[in-house]
Amino acid sequence: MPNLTLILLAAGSSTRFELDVKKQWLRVDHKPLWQFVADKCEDTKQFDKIIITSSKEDIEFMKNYSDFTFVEGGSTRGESLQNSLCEVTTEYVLVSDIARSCISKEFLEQIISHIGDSDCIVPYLPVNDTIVYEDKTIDRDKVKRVQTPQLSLTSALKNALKQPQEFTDESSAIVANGGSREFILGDVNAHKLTHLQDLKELSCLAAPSEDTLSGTGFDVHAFDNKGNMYLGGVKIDSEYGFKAHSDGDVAIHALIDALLGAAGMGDIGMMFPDSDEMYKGIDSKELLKRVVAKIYNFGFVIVNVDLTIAAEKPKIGNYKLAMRKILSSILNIEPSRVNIKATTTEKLGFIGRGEGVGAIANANLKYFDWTKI
Ligand SMILES: Nc1ccn([C@@H]2O[C@H](COP(=O)(O)O)[C@@H](O)[C@H]2O)c(=O)n1
Ligand SMILES: C[C@@]1(CO)OP(=O)(O)OP(=O)(O)OC[C@H]1O
Repeated sequence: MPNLTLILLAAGSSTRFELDVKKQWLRVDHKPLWQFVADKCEDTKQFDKIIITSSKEDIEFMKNYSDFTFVEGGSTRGESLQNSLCEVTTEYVLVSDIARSCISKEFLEQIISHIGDSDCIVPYLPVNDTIVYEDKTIDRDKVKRVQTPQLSLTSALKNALKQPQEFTDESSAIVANGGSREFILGDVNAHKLTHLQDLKELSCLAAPSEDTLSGTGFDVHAFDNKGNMYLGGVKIDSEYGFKAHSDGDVAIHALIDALLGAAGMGDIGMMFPDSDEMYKGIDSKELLKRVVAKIYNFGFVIVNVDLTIAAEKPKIGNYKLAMRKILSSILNIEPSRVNIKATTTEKLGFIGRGEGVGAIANANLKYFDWTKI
């Protein structure tokens, strides 16, 4: 096996992808796209190490899926690459973009077979269209559409990236720094997923699983004889509030845990520690908005939620419709998909003694189905 590390760049913010979901979180059956690509590369057994470069927020979630080496990316592709190269100790490094999701094992092996032939091995595709550059038609036989993965001598690439200018691929940096480059014929399946319509070019991707993912949340808060009471995102007419770090909306907290549970994203305290001054007195609707944004970014859609509030007081019957409206608006689903229930505990336990309120929630998610765009 060659002395080789793979870097998969996945720190992009998908700005050109025009959807709530980040493209690296589109599902292929059950797998996020980044894991589908990384697992395929791992199966070639060609790499001493596989490094995935992503945003800090994504990495925390990615670690739930696999134990690849994750490196926090930078604000540009070049910065992300430099951050990753700090973890590379092998003589050679293969750099690819997660967005080139249909690269085949054979293509990877073909590139690797040229290891050592030059400072950088660069796949390219010829051009079949007429090329006009600054209003002048140029010789298209001299034009190359450069692809990744590119195989570099690690030392040559590290030195090349010390140059001040930004490069869009490794070989351009290496050649600008006096290094050598060998072009080899590329592969149409190395097409890069940039815009929505590119999905049609990526025939290797299976549709997302149609499974429903379910989660449950539970929370309790004691009454506090000061402050306002909020439940289900609605201000309740009451002479007391809840003992809490935030506004104490126990119903929303249970709902957040149900959503995070369904998505496999941990729990509310992991996202919003009650030791963090940033969340002191915070409106729990704001916490819910942040969770919903993550849910959609990570490739889920919300099917429905069901909430039960257990309380001797206050009676919430008159607030249910308002709760349903505000929560459905934040969740971005129809009000009919948000069910609110209430119950007493027949004077039993702490709830029955009027010491506080409990809430339990269920949430159902599905994967965003990109095949139906
Ligand atoms: N044994 C526990 C209990 C709680 N946590 C974390 O704290 C967060 C807040 O818990 P509350 O009981 O105040 O709702 C919770 O979301 C957990 O993240 C814990 O780690 N261990
Ligand atoms: C909501 C958060 C915000 O810090 O704090 P609390 O308002 O105390 O609510 P709790 O459910 O006890 O803990 C979850 C925390 O995330």
